[in-house]
Amino acid sequence: TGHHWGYGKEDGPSAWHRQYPVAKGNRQSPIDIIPNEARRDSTLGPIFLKYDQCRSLNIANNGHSVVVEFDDSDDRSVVLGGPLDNPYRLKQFHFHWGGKGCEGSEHTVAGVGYASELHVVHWNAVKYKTYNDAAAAPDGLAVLGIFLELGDDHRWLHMITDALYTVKFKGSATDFKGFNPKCLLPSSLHYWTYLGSLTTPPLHESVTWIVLKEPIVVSEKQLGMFRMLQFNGEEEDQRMRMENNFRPPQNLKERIVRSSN
Ligand SMILES: COc1ccc(/C(C)=C/C(=O)O)cc1
Ligand SMILES: [Zn+2]
Repeated sequence: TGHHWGYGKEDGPSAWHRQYPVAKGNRQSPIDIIPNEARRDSTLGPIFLKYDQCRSLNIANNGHSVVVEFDDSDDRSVVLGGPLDNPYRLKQFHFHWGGKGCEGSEHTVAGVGYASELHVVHWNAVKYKTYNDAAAAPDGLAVLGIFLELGDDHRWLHMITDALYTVKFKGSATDFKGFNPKCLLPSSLHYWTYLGSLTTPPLHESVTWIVLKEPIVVSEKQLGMFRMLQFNGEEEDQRMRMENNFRPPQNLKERIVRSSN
């Protein structure tokens, strides 16, 4: 129904504000993170990722990215600590990437982008009854951002890329059991944190961002597999390769970025 948002010239990030005026809000994401201007905060403790009991359910193409969803019916897998007042439940993860050889991350560091960015989305089930309620609340979501840089093959990413052919078109989904996202984490959990938003419509200002400083390394071949995905559904005439599905950095406004020790 009606005109949907995308990443093209007419329906891309610069046009989103028409249907989603919060796009010009005071806590929008992503941002450019300037390490020298981040405030080292000794009250910021480490984050803990309790993923050992996580239950992945499926992998899907939602027309904007490829998403792996988890069973969030209990507190089996959560993120806690750091800037968070309580545990947040693991809900899904997805990626953003560029075109061949181009940058595709959403956050940038001192003006420099990475090849891709992984977002691991968690929600505050202590304070909110449902994920949708949490997604619209100022302390509803905690999203872990992990940069992907190009280099050698990532030893475990093939578990995702091997499944991409099954979700080539928008609206496709297949079973995806037994995947634990801890295999996609870098060795250090040092992070920057700030208050921001979803980076896709509805752009709710509901995210406590936790962006890891250390990128993971994936190969151009592996990242290239993501570009086999398509924005369009199987029945649509217009074939559009899924790439450059990232929002550029937004105004920091009156915010500060804090740094873990
Ligand atoms: C309508 O409910 C929504 C909840 C979450 C999201 C996310 C997680 C968006 C994003 O990743 O930027 C979207 C819609
Ligand atoms: Zn994202």
